[in-house]
Amino acid sequence: MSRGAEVSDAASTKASLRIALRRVRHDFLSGLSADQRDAALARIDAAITPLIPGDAAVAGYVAQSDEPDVLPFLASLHAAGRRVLLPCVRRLDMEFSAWSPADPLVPGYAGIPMPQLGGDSGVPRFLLVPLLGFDRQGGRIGQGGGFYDRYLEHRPETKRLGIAWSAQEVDEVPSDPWDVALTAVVTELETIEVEPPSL
Ligand SMILES: Nc1nc2c(c(=O)[nH]1)N(C=O)[C@@H](CNc1ccc(C(=O)N[C@@H](CCC(=O)O)C(=O)O)cc1)CN2
Ligand SMILES: Nc1ncnc2c1ncn2[C@@H]1O[C@H](COP(=O)(O)OP(=O)(O)OP(=O)(O)O)[C@@H](O)[C@H]1O
Repeated sequence: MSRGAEVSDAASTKASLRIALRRVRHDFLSGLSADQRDAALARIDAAITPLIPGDAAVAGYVAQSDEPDVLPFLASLHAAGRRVLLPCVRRLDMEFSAWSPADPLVPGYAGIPMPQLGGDSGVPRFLLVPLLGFDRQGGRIGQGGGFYDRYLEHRPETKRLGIAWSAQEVDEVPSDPWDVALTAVVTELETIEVEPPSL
């Protein structure tokens, strides 16, 4: 099979997988009471902490839809003196801007709140990555914009921590040549540390 055919197969499989995973994620979250959801989020926060040692900058995201909401955790990091960054999307480019809980957020790409353009930007050492699906090899499927893969292509020093509900696990995410693997995946049940490939 030609490379082109493989890539377009992955693209159509990814599109149907996204639809299925949005439903799975929604059903998982609807099945939790408010207390259960808060407890699950607290477990995710606690599991992230040992993965972001030191004082280097941590980037997160403003949750959309049924994604785990890491903003309170990011606010607590900021309160502890840590530099916190959030995605700022313009056209096809995603950058990360410094964020403090006192800063206003403005509607950005797909209506997701983001820091105002023109703020202080930086490259995070640790990146909390939202996702629709993950596998135990570090495979990730996102919303299909390619923002994270394009961003990470030139930033091998950034640790990539996928943040997900356990229900979002699949056996094997269909992979495209540009996909950048996660360093670890954190869910409310476990942390999956992905072995770096041995060279
Ligand atoms: N919270 C969050 N922020 C993020 C991302 C993300 O996946 N989640 N991104 C990741 O690249 C970037 C923005 N890219 C995006 C690409 C597509 C859609 C999108 O199509 N969203 C659907 C929502 C469907 C749903 O309800 O689940 C939409 O708006 O119709 C959103 C963001 C940067 N910020
Ligand atoms: N490094 C890259 N260089 C050029 N184009 C890229 C790169 N990474 C991704 N793309 C483009 O982005 C599109 C979407 O990629 P993909 O389906 O892997 O998105 P995703 O990882 O699910 O989305 P996101 O990262 O926004 O959550 C692809 O069709 C591809 O053309």
